[in-house]
Amino acid sequence: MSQSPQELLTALRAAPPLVQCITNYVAMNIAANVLLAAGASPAMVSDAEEAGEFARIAGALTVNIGTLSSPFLSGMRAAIEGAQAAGKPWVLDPVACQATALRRRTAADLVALKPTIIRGNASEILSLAGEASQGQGVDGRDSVSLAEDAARWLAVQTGGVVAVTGESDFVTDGTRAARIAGGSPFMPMNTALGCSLTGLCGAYAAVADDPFDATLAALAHFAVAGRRAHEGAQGPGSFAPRFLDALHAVTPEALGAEAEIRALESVGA
Ligand SMILES: Nc1ncnc2c1ncn2[C@@H]1O[C@H](COP(=O)(O)OP(=O)(O)OP(=O)(O)O)[C@@H](O)[C@H]1O
Ligand SMILES: Cc1ncsc1CCO
Ligand SMILES: [Mg+2]
Repeated sequence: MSQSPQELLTALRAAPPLVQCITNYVAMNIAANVLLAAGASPAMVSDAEEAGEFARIAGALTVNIGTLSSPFLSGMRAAIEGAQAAGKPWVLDPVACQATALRRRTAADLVALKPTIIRGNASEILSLAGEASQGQGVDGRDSVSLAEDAARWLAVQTGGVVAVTGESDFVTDGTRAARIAGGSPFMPMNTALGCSLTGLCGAYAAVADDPFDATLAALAHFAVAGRRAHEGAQGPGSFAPRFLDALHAVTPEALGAEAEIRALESVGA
């Protein structure tokens, strides 16, 4: 039985999950505030000496290569090992993985560890699947529709869920797929909202039975809050506080009513 975004937000707010976020320096504060506003409990714990131990007690782990360095990478590996040993879900955000040899290699190594969920922009997902990418650094420059086949392929390779975000979002586990509409054009003008969404995917994965349902709920929560925050915003600056307020104000019932999720035909069903 699948769990709806409404049910999952109810569960999240009833028992805020502890989410270990190994994320970049740009995202640390923003992502923590996004998770708190949505109803989760973030902790930015990344050093290899404690990251594996922490992953065992957290509800989920998220790993983001935005400001990649050797210490970060050691922490990621320790944390992933801890999460897997404890049977906890983990989410990969392959920031700018098309940009340099180090990022391509690191992202491929992390994908080989079979993340429960991968969340990236279209340029990143295309690159992970070995296809040409127009990404410019951390910014996506490809359309989500162009990356849908790459996402399906990647989901089959990993046995996990892949989410491609942009003007409208796409989620697949290789069999099921859905598109999520909403959000705001001010979102890509606010740095690290994608990184924050990766954290929220972890929060929902911690409370959900199925990571596909968790990903849909996280993306729908962002899409609904983004659309609400857009009303009355004058630009990216005034959008930002409205977005945090909206993440907090959205009730499970409103999420159920306002989410625009369109299920696509299952492949091979
Ligand atoms: N043009 C747009 N219109 C509406 N929503 C958008 C648009 N672009 C992005 N979003 C939303 O913004 C959020 C972040 O997605 P995005 O694809 O920008 O992540 P990203 O490129 O990884 O960001 P970052 O690396 O800066 O964290 C998602 O919820 C997505 O749906
Ligand atoms: C701007 C930026 N640079 C490295 S990570 C990051 C945050 C958005 O991905
Ligand atoms: Mg990103």
